[in-house]
Parts: sequence; structure tokens; C-alpha cells
Amino acid sequence: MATADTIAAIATAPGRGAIGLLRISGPIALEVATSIAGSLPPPRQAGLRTFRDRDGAAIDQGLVLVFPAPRSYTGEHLVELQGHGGVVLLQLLLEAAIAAGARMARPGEFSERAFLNGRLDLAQAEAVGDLIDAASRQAVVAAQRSLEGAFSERVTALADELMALRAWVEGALDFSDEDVDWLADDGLRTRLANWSDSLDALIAQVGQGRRLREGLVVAIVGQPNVGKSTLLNRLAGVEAAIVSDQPGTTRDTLREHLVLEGMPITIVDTAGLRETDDRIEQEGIRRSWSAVDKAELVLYLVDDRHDEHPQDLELLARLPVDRPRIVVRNKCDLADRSAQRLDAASTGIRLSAATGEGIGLLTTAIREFAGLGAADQQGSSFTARTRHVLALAETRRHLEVAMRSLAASSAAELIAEELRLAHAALGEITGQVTSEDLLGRIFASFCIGK
Ligand SMILES: Nc1nc2c(c(=O)[nH]1)N(C=O)[C@@H](CNc1ccc(C(=O)N[C@@H](CCC(=O)O)C(=O)O)cc1)CN2
Ligand SMILES: Nc1nc2c(ncn2[C@@H]2O[C@H](COP(=O)(O)OP(=O)(O)OP(=O)(O)O)[C@@H](O)[C@H]2O)c(=O)[nH]1
Ligand SMILES: [Mg+2]
Repeated sequence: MATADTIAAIATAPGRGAIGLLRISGPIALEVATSIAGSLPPPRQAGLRTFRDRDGAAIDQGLVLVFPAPRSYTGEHLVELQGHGGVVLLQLLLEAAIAAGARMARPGEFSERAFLNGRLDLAQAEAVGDLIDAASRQAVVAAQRSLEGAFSERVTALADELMALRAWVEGALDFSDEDVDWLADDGLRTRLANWSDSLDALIAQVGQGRRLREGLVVAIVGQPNVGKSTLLNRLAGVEAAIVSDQPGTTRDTLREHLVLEGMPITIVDTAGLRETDDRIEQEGIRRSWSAVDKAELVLYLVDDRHDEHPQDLELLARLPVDRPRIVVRNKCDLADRSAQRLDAASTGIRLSAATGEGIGLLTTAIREFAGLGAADQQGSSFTARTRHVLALAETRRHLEVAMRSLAASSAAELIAEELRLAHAALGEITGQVTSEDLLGRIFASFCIGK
């Protein structure tokens, strides 16, 4: 694929640094670099050169690295000028490259070219972005697995199998005159069912990968004074929220971003839920319910000393029915153990936000909810994005229609069409099937120079 433009960008983070990198890619990259560095070292060997700005003034001494097409990151001629990390200096280098015929690269344009030239598929290119954004060691390891192709391989394997199934069904179409009832054969049904199982396994894994990347929003709610703000502070490890023994302390919702055993999560502390005449507190409580609406998981806090409080049962019933929740029985340090009340029967996780006792149980429960399992099972996943989750869901929908049509002995045309659509949805993940619009959206979120 020929790209007419030669692009240039500063590839190191903005601001001063030890080293700064100008990246140039495209048909005249070597000429552009020569005009700045005077001469080029042999391919893939660093050479020390004096860099000159557009007016010919020597401005830096740096290393030059040449990757002739097609063995480069982008698949095009690519040159790196590795200078000192000065803000003005790098700007002058960029201007010199532009004066020599390059243009400024758009964000992600190097990776986009790598994709267009077949050096990376789309899921791998996205993994480059995920790697840069990774907020935990686990997310780094997962993104690296996607970058090396672990996710793409699974998608491609599924797509290849689906291709074979489509050939089967389309074969039935071709021979429909001959009264051979290919589709009545149980073989197709079995293979579709098996394929569906593999798809489900991938969907589960991709759900975990998305969590690693995009995190989880968790709201802490409950009656006043049960210790919601104390729990937020405990999980965040800082005194983010005001704590007091006065019910109704928290008014505004308070958000803390944290990484819980490798998983990015946003915890929202809320105003305690109760009937009140105080206008400000009423507004706070309205915000609590709105936080519940936005949360993927609700931690419903109760005071462990109070047996099934009618108010709590009523409030729990007011949570949206499909909203996942964990009942947390706080202040277990104060609860009377000798009484052996309903402990065995009562549900929920017992902990003390004040002392930290039992917090590990909560962390584990949150991880399990997110589908991430115990912390020691790390590294079996890869990163994935909402886009991938949606594409797999679309694949699944078409597959279901196809399977239902098959069971109902519908026309082979119908089944073939649904399988074709399933295949197309799957192909969007690796970029076998794409639109300009999709590419634009994906690469625009990258850094300049990436
Ligand atoms: N200086 C520098 N460091 C960097 C990068 C870079 O572009 N420049 N990278 C930027 O992402 C990452 C490394 N990833 C890279 C991936 C592929 C190729 C590349 O040139 N591939 C060619 C040749 C491979 C080879 O030398 O054997 C190819 O695949 O054909 C370069 C860097 C991180 N570190
Ligand atoms: N002993 C003990 N005290 C706790 C525990 N958690 C919270 N407290 C105390 O309970 C009181 C209320 O705590 P908060 O965290 O402010 O309660 P809240 O649920 O945020 O209350 P509102 O903001 O009013 O809704 C404070 O005095 C805390 O120190 C706990 O686990 N054990
Ligand atoms: Mg509070």
C-alpha cells in the first residue's frame, strides 16, 4: 500500500527529558533525514551525527537509526533522530523535517500505517495504545499479550472455523436442486454448537480484558453512619472523605480512582439514605441514587450489630433489580460475637472498615464479580476494549439466529446470511472488515508520534 506523504512527529513525551525522539516515516524519509543529519548510517545501525535546523545551524548531536522499507515499524522507510530532550530543540528538528518535505503526523498515524501495511492487525494496534495506558502490572502484561497477537490468534482461529461452516452451508445452497438435505445432517448442528462454545469462552475472557483496561465503577451506599466514608478511605488508602459519628456527614458524592490488586476501579462514596427535611441533604440523597444508577456494582453497607434492619431491606429492594450488589456488614469489630446471633445465617461480607479486618474478603469478592478471579491467577488474560465486546456480542446474535433457523429447518439462504454477518462482525476485531470511520476513531486516541 503506497502512502504518498512522509510524516514526522516528536515521539517522546512533551517536556524536557534526557533524550528526545523525532520519527520520520514515508517514501522520502531518508532524504528528509539526510537533510538534517548530513549523512545516514547503514540500515539498523546507530550512527552519531550533527543535526542542523532548516537554516543550517548545528543544533544538536544525536543518534540516527534508519529502517528501510519494508522492515520497519510502519512498513515504510522510517528514520529516527534521537537527540537531546529539549522542547525547543525538538521543535526545531520537527520544523527542519517539515521544511525538507515531511508533514506533521496525526495522532496514531505511525501505528495506523503499520496497520494499513499489514505489520499489525487492528487488535494489536489497539494493544499498543493499551500498553501505553496500562495502569497496573497486570494490565501491562495483558496488553503485551494482545500486542504479540494472543487475542488476534483466538479471533482468527474462530473466523477460520466459521469460514469452513459457511462453506458447508453455502455448499448446501449450491446443491439445493439435488435434493441432498445437507443441513438436516447433525454434523453441522454439532459443529455450530461447538463453535458457539468457543465463542462464549472468548467472550468471557474478553470481558475480563475489558475490565483490566476500563475498570469498574463501584458505589458504596447505605443508611447514614454505617461507615461508607470510612470504607472509601480504607480502600483508597487516604483520608479522602470526612468521617464523623454524626449521621448525614457526607452530602456530595465523592469519587476515588484506585488500583485494587491490578484492577482499576472508581469507588463512589455517597450520602447516607434516609428521610430528611434538610434540603441540602435531600439533594445529596438524590445524587446517591444517581450514583447507584451509574455503578456497575453496589456495595450496600449495613451495621453488623443490627440484625436485618427493616429500613435496609426496604432500601435494598429499591436498588434496580438487575444491579449487582454485595452486602457488606461493617463494624464487625463492635459486633457481639458471644451472642452468636444470626451470624451463620446472615448474608454479606463481615468486615471492619475502621480496623481493616476482613477487607481482603471484599477485595476478593469485587475481583470475582469482575471475572478476574484470585490475584494469583494473573497473566492468563489479554486486554480488550468495549469495541471488541460489542463485536463479539454482535457475532453471537447472528450465530443464535443461524442456529435457530437451522433448528427450524429454515431456508439455507437465511442461515448462510446470518453466518456471513457473524463472520463480518468478528472480522471487525482484527480489522479484516473495517470502515474509515472506525479507523479514524481508534487511531485518533493515540499519542502523536505513536
Ligand atoms: N527507539 C525506539 N524504541 C522503541 C520503538 C521505536 O519505534 N523506536 N517502538 C515503537 O513502537 C517500540 C518497539 N517496537 C518496535 C516494533 C517493530 C519495529 C521494527 O522496526 N520492526 C521491523 C524490523 C524488526 C527487526 O529489526 O528485526 C519489522 O517488523 O520488520 C521497531 C520497534 C518500543 N521502543
Ligand atoms: N468501630 C468502628 N467504627 C466505625 C467503623 N466504620 C466506621 N466507623 C465509625 O462510624 C462513624 C460513621 O462513619 P462514616 O464513615 O462517617 O459513616 P458514613 O456511612 O459515611 O455516614 P454518612 O456520611 O453520614 O452517611 C464514624 O464515627 C466512624 O469512625 C468500623 O468498622 N468500626
Ligand atoms: Mg459518609
